[in-house]
Amino acid sequence: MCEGRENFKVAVRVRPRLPNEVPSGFLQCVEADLVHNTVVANKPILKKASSRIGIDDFGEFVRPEPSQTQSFTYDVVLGKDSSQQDVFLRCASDIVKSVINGYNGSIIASGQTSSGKTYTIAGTKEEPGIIPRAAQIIFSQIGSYSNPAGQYLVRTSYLQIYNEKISDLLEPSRENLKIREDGCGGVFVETLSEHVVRDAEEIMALIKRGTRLRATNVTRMNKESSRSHAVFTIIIEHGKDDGHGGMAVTIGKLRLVDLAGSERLDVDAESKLQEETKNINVSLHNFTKVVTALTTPGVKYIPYRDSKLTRILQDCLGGNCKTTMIATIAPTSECYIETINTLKFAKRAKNIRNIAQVNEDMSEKALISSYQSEIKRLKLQLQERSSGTDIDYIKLLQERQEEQREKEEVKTKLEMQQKLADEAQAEKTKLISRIRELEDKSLCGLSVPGGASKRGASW
Ligand SMILES: Nc1ncnc2c1ncn2[C@@H]1O[C@H](COP(=O)(O)OP(=O)(O)OP(=O)(O)O)[C@@H](O)[C@H]1O
Repeated sequence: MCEGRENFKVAVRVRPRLPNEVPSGFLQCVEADLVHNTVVANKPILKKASSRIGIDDFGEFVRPEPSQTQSFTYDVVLGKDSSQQDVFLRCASDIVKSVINGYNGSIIASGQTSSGKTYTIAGTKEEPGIIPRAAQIIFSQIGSYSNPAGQYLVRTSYLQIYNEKISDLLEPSRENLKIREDGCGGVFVETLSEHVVRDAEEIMALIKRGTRLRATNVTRMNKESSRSHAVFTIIIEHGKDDGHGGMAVTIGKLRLVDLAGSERLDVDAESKLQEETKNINVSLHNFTKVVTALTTPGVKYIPYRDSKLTRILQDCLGGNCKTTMIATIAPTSECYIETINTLKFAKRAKNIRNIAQVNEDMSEKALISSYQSEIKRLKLQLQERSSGTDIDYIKLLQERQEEQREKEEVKTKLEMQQKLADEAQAEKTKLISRIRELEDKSLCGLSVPGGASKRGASW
């Protein structure tokens, strides 16, 4: 069992300015110090008085006084030049390896809209994120299903929580799914589909399929903003010979979570977008409440049940799981208020303590065990069938031989009869021709020795 700080880590990733942000003249209001894992936030000061901080105000900011900077330290800090591979190695790789060994693990990306959560968790085709890298590592480590170290079975599911309703991103007809208690202190999503996968490509195909269904919308900040929380789960079952003719099974569960982004309500936006934003903010508020309760000394009641998101992520937050929360931030002055909120939230989350233990003795819950019993049953059936086929075959062979023998006997008999018939026919033909010959001779008036001819006698 691993206890304490090391099971809940907090990373902050500061994304680079996007092409549309660079020419605007927005000052970069955060600096990432990768050596000391520190982020420094500089409060933007408007040179001229202005009613709002926004895109129209670019170029109006000046550098803040030192008193207006705040510094935050985390377990990991990643900056604008950090590659997707750096992020994977520093935030995810150890967790993925632990999951292969039977632990629960989770990587949760949270932060303001357009700060880089989806980029971090899923990435792009050119710059793959944590999910495709995790898939590669998993399958390269477990090698094949009949690895000498035992057998592995990998299954996945993909859900979204949109407007406080859970839907299955891999079975679109399954909507408004319910969360149920599993009787062991955990929860599960009823009728959520699970898909067995055999390689990283199959995982990517499922991700592609599910992500197409994920709710997105065009917002002020992001032309493809995720409007739902998405949870992609990879379950790794590992079965080994237990030395007593059975199978010892561990089950590791990896949850990769891309939260919807927090944002200020845009009162000019259409009502659907406003409704989505309100729901996102309520659900993120509940997420914050759980983190606050977990990190406030003396608080016993943790309000997991206040939202579907926190109920589903209960294990990851203060439970049996190795978690890394990656708080993503946008670097520009326009986002300063949200950035400070994210940095403070991430600092608080650093105090969460998880206890992680290997999920052993899981053979009853494991699909691999039921597959094993099914394979055993089918093999037995096949054996019975095979021995049944041998008996039938011998019998069939004997019957065939008998039939063949009878056929040959009949054939010989028929040939004999035919021969006799032919001989009789030949004899008959011979007799007929002899009679005709004799009759012809009679008609020609052949004198009968010692008397008158018959014809002559009649004249
Ligand atoms: N580290 C990065 N390097 C390069 N581009 C990035 C980085 N992070 C994010 N981006 C780009 O920034 C834009 C917004 O990122 P992304 O969609 O991941 O944000 P998000 O936090 O998931 O937003 P939302 O909450 O609205 O869904 C995208 O165009 C993405 O490609």
